Amino acid sequence: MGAVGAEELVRWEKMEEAAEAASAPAGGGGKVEKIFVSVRLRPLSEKEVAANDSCDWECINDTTIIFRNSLPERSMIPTAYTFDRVFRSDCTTKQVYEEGAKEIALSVVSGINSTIFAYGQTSSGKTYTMTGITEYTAADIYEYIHKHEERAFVLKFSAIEIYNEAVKDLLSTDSGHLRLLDDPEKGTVIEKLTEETLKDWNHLKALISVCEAQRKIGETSLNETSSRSHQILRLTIESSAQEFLGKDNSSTLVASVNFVDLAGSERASQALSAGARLKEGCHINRSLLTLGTVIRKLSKGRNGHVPYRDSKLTRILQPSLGGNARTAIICTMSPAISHIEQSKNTLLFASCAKEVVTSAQVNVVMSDKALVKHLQKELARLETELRYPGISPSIEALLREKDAQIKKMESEIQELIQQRDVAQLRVDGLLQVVGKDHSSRQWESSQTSSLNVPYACEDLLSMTERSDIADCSLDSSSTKFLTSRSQHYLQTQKPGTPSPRHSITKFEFIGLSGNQGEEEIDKSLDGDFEEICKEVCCIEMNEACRSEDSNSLLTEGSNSLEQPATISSERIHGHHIPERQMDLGSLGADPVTLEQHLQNVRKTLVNFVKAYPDASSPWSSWQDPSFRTLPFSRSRSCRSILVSSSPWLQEDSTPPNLSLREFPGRPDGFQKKLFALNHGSEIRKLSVRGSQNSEDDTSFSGEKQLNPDVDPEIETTRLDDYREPNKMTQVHRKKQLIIDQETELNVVEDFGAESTVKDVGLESTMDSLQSPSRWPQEFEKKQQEIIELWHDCNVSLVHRTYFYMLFKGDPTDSIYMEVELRRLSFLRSNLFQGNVHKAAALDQRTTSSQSLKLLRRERDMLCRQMQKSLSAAERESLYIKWGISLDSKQRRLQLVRHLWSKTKDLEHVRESASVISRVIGLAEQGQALKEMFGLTFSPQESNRRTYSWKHGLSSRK
Ligand SMILES: Nc1ncnc2c1ncn2[C@@H]1O[C@H](COP(=O)(O)OP(=O)(O)OP(=O)(O)O)[C@@H](O)[C@H]1O
Repeated sequence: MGAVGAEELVRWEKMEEAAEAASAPAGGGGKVEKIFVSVRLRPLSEKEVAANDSCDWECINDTTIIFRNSLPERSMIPTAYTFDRVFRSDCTTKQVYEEGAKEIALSVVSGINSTIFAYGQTSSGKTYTMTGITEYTAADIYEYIHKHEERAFVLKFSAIEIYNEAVKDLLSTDSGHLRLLDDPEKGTVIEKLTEETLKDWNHLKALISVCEAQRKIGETSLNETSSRSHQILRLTIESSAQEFLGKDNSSTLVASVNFVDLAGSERASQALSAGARLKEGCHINRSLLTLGTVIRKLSKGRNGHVPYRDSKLTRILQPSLGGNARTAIICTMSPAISHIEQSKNTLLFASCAKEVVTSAQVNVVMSDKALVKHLQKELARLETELRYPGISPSIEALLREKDAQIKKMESEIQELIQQRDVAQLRVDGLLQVVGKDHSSRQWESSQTSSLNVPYACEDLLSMTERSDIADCSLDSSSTKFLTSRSQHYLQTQKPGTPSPRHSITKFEFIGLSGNQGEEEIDKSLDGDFEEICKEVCCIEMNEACRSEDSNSLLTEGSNSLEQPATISSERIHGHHIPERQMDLGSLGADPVTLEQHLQNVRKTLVNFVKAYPDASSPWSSWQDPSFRTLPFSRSRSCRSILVSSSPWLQEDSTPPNLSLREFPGRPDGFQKKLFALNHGSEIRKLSVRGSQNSEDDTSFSGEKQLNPDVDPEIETTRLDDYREPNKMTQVHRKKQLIIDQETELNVVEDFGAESTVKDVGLESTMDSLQSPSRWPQEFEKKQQEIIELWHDCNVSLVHRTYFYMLFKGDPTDSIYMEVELRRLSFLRSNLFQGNVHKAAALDQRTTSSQSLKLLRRERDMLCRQMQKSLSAAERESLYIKWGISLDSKQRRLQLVRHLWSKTKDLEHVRESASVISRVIGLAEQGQALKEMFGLTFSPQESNRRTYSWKHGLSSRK
């Protein structure tokens, strides 16, 4: 027995630290290594020497042993055998231990199982070797324990022998045999095996002595004290850090070292065994044969069946044979030539054994809590490995981050697509409404005559207005412009109104446009519109000088006082011909040139109209990428109802609008907006009277019906007329007569309104304006229709609320209600009733299911907002009012689901709108007006992302 060196102890410490760091429970990946195989050659025994046996084996170095046959006939080729270590006959057991077993044996203190075998023929020195190895190991273990007081160790000892294929407990006096059991976790266990907890080294020595005494020993011819059984001494070591003892997070290293002293193989003839010895020898040889088979199979890899269960020896030693243990085999052999065959067999066994691989691992027993924690951690690690095989944790974290970013971007893309689709859907619906108008524009523009040039410009204004009608997102400047135009014309219609300087200015502008070459005129429509807008801006700016101009005009045009007071197209023409001629003259344009200019202007106008449907409509503008990039200056709901159809309504592309926005005295409210809309008729009136060609057939027929005395000649009036004073005077008189009649009959305005309304397909709305007595019934009817359409089309609840709160029956609401009605009808007929082809043609992606999904999402958001907006008491009050049990789950969601669910019940609708307006903080109609329909004229934020959730909701229809 010897002490462990300092160097070894350091290595043990490192091993232990590694074991603790690994903290890997059994079953994890272990250290894979081959069985350490050494050969020990004993000296010739006295008997062998006496028998004059020769020693033909020679250890030529520490790893190779060769057989030199001393017999002449066999001395041809020496056979060499190489192993991990070979020990000459003069080597001490201590040396064998140190170099052939110690490292492996002492792995046990690091929580690693180990096994030391002694294999060899009978009387080769197995017991001699293993007795020493066991003592040295035990001594070193106790030495280690003594040096590691920071850890608490518990040593247990057990011992068995396998005699005649029966397992016997060497620490028990009971002579009964022990059963082998299969444990799913531990493998083969020996039932009722005595396991003594060692008190100290002396205790172990005493127990070992008991085992020696208990072991079956028999005398053979080869060995007086031949071991007739396989003996396995097991020393189990449990160790824990002192500081964690008894704590939840403590862990314990548990491992065993087995000292296996096999019975020696023997030839019956050599051992001269008979009777009991012969029987023992048979069992010994059989079990050793199985061991050899197992080793041989294992040495060839783990393919196929390994017959561990063929013997109790291999069954018990299974973990040590290619399992969770470090294993060393010391093959002992007699140098005597008389045992040459047995010695070769031993070396053959050793050769196979050195190829066997084991996978030893640190065995840690954890406390329950520590185990749970560890398993959770391990589970997470395994899940990650499954998800990202072969990816390091840092890359994994990066991937997660990227995944999150991708999800976020996908969500944003989805939202944008939805917004786009909804907007397109609404535009298309409105297109149905205004399509007729655009068609008529095409026609009338193509028919615009030279004399009608000023009125063609008026037509443009009217078109702008219709765009305005069709688009609540029209900014304030446009509205102001239209309104001011309307007001201006109204003023100029009054008797004694100063000369319409604006018309002249406008005419000058048209003339200037006409000076442009054909190519310039046919340039992009945006350019034309910009020029027009500049002209409009010029008009507006001239407003400031109107009084001054008026004075001068009053003086200059005293003749005007002699003309009929009402400003009509003919009056304008007639009255201002000299002035216009003067203006044109100042441009150096003779009548022929002017005619050419006017033709050019007509082309411009035709081109403009061509930009509208059918071939390329405002819809196409919408689809233009540059158009799509334009920021919406109004709420999304506003877009849902009314969509811009005129390129010059785009703020980004129409600087004049910005100028117009600065114009003083602009209208700043919804009523003024409607005023402009309603009095678009005034603009149209001028257009109609001045440019019959600019009206569609229906309009004309209407005028003709209203004015049966209209001279058809008016329709053929051309600039040439002005070159013929007599004819011009005649025409003028006739037209003036008509104007007078119109004034007297007060039908001009009605007609204008009617024509405008017809253009946008809103005849019925104007009926309501002109027939207030019928409007209340009409309103209720439309309101009911809209409510049901909202329901059918899964329209946003917030949108419904805004709309409901905004339009309460004022006659001016009729236009908006008509637009909403038609839009929803279109939605339902084309997208919600299976018009797949239409939807596909429009690249519409909003389906009924999608709108339902959006509606559900809106309800969820309302739910959340309700939590924020309403106090608990308010919510309770609502639950009671809406018949929702205060004990029920998801009360808020229940409430939101109730909202707007009964389309026929107007009281329900009113209360639904009331609840939602409270939830979203809609204080008054004005706010709804501003936020929902974008009719506020205050500067709008351009950043769409600044919209609150309310705006977002309102867009989801
Ligand atoms: N290396 C050695 N040096 C000196 N004597 C030895 C050596 N090896 C064995 N012996 C002696 O050889 C004899 C047989 O040894 P041992 O009993 O250990 O053999 P064995 O292999 O265990 O035999 P068996 O299988 O029959 O039990 C013993 O008397 C022992 O003292």
